[in-house]
Amino acid sequence: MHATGGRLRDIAIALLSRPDEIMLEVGAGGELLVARLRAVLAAMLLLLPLANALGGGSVKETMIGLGGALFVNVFAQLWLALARQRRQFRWLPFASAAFDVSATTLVLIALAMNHLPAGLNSLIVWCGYVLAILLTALRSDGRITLFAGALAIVQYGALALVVFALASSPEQLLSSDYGAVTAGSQGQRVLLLVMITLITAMVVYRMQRLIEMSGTDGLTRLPNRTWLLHRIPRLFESVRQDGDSLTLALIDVDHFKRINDSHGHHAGDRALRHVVAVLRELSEPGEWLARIGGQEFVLVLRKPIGTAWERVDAIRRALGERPFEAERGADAMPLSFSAGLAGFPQEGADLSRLLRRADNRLQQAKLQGRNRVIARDS
Ligand SMILES: Nc1nc2c(ncn2[C@@H]2O[C@H](COP(=O)(O)OP(=O)(O)OP(=O)(O)O)[C@@H](O)[C@H]2O)c(=O)[nH]1
Repeated sequence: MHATGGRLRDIAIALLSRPDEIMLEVGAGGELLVARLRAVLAAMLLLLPLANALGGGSVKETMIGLGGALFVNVFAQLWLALARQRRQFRWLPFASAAFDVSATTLVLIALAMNHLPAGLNSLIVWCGYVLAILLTALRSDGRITLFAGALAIVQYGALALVVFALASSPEQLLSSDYGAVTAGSQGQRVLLLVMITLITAMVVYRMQRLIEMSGTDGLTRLPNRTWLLHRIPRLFESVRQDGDSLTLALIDVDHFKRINDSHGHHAGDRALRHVVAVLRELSEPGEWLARIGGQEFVLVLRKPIGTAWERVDAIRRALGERPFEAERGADAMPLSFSAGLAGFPQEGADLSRLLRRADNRLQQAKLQGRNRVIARDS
């Protein structure tokens, strides 16, 4: 019971927190997808007043329908244009989700003004809330789902209270087309909105965990290459804006195959974890460490290449002083790594160029006898 409470609290915290960079990137793609879908659906709405006119509907109804459809189309194009500016506006997913929910409420209000029971019992229009909440799952941000759900519940609850207050007699809440509006059925609808919000929030939570897993290396729990690929462009941008320098160190454990060959793969795995523990312990806050291949790691330091060389070389020496015990009782074996460094922006303006430069220097370090850090071409 206690464990379940703790788990639920963790889920709530995860859903209410600002997602990390990768999740925000994925969410921005979802926002664009929702905006495109909204634009298509809005264009289809224009057909409804046409169908109404062809079906013999009144001119007034057709004009109201046309006005509503044009209004929705203008906003749908606006949200689409903003969503194309990927992550320029932090408020965009909240604003567009609020629009989707409020557009549903506005249509229900328009229906209620014409015929009170229609405002609360139109199932088709009420489903607009369900769609608005479900679509927030594509934004991969629990805060947006909870916000949209809460907004739908508040707006629909307020509309129901106003309709009940306006009905001077129970007969006014009876309709041959829409059935009877009762407090019980309205309570059920609010409860359904709560349930749909919670289910959508759980979908977002699971998606976030899957995205997180896809960016994490299973053996060392370090971020992996995918994570680095997604995160580093923003770091480059901020370094460029601040006029700073950054150094990428490509680190490769020396003679790693020998550990596997002489002590087995399992000992090799533990050796990797040992190296990572040392790297983690000695890296400073703000430095990024990722595992990008078998025994290859990237350390990103927000420092010029000279200072970065001193730091990486100090880590290399520290690793040499902490030998690894391959088997219980066996002699501890020294581990070492070689590293090649490359500086941003001088030596490469993107990750692949920096990695190529750092890899050339890493190969030089290997050729020169390993257990060394190289920051310049010889
Ligand atoms: N145990 C274990 N071994 C791995 C893992 N990933 C890669 N390897 C092994 O690491 C070894 C790397 O060998 P090589 O590329 O020849 O490199 P090396 O022996 O470190 O030699 P140098 O890099 O030249 O110093 C291979 O035997 C891979 O099978 C892993 O996750 N666990």
